[in-house]
Amino acid sequence: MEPGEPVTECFFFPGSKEVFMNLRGFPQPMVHPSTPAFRMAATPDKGTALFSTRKLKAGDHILTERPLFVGARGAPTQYHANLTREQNTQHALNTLEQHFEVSFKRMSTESKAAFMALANSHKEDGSGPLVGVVRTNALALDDLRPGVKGDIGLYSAVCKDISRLNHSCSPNTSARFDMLSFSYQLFAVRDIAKSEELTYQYTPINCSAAERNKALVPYGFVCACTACTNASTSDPRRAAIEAFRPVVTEWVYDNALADDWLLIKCREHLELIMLEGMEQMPLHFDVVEALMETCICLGDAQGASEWAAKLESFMWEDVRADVKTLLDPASAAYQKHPLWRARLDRGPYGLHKSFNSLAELALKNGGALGPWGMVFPC
Ligand SMILES: C[S@@+](CC[C@H](N)C(=O)[O-])C[C@H]1O[C@@H](n2cnc3c(N)ncnc32)[C@H](O)[C@@H]1O
Repeated sequence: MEPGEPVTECFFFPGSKEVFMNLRGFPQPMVHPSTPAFRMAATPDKGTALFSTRKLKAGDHILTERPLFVGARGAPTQYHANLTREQNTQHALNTLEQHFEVSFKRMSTESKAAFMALANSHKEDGSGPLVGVVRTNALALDDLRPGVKGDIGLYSAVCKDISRLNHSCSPNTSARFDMLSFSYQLFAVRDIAKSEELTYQYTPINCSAAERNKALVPYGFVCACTACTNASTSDPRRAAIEAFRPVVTEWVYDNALADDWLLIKCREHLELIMLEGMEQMPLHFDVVEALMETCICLGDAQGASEWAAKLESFMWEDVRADVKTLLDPASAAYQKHPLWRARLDRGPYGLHKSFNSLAELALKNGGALGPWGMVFPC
């Protein structure tokens, strides 16, 4: 850690600390954006919020922050058969509060003040003051699971600045946790105007406005974003977005589908995702990746390289190294790509060249072609 870098107080289960401590290269210094791109200010109706201080492009780095606190989402507590469900829940909340108190006591005076200055929408539900702040402000941190199943390794991270982001069902930012520097990096997921409010997604947004607002009840507000106020337009669009998953290999060997079928479907989908402001969804990445791969299947290196460049701007996702090799349309990586010209080179059975000769052989020997070009014995 660099001298003077912020410290995170953690409440971990055994094994979680080793997940990052044993990473090659840990720890790395935090990487900050070249120019700070946010400011904190009060709003008339949503408490404190973050705003952009300059025009941002999709993928621009807004801020880097190490959490004030990371705590397990639940502490192991004994279930008492002689207590009611409510009493057992209260017991679990009290136990968690006691665990969090240990970490809180270790925080610096500044960190304690920043933590306690955060909003708390859980004052009336039996949560203690620390658990209340965590439940209102936490970002999910699920990558510290020490190879176990269940809830162990699911964590909540509370930040001084990122936790000030208000919710939107069409959020314009997304955060990525960098394990090596133990910090969150916040990115713009689409172009953002100067002084526009920066927003984040608290709950799943690929569902109806009614479902989203049910999930937001614990935060103590009713969402008034455009998608919620125009639910009759937005809900069917979000349902259509959810209904489609691009599977390149299904299209590539299916002779019944036109050569441009997947390109058209993905472009329509991309438009819907942008109309709904759902750019931070992993599906957005999947659709752009499918567009890149569709171009590769069609032998269009120029088109593929343009989609590869778009994928590169998805800073909030883990962009695979092979995408970088596809940025140059003249790159040799194209000819070596397993999908290169796959759609053009498929034969009469909807299979790739090499498999077509196998199919011929199988048919000659009395086999039949199954629905996806697999050869099944009769
Ligand atoms: C994580 S905090 C966000 C920062 C908070 N506004 C503050 O003043 O510190 C979550 C709380 O902010 C408020 N909030 C967040 N998004 C909101 C929204 N879209 N509309 C109204 N209130 C919102 C709610 O009170 C919620 O419990």
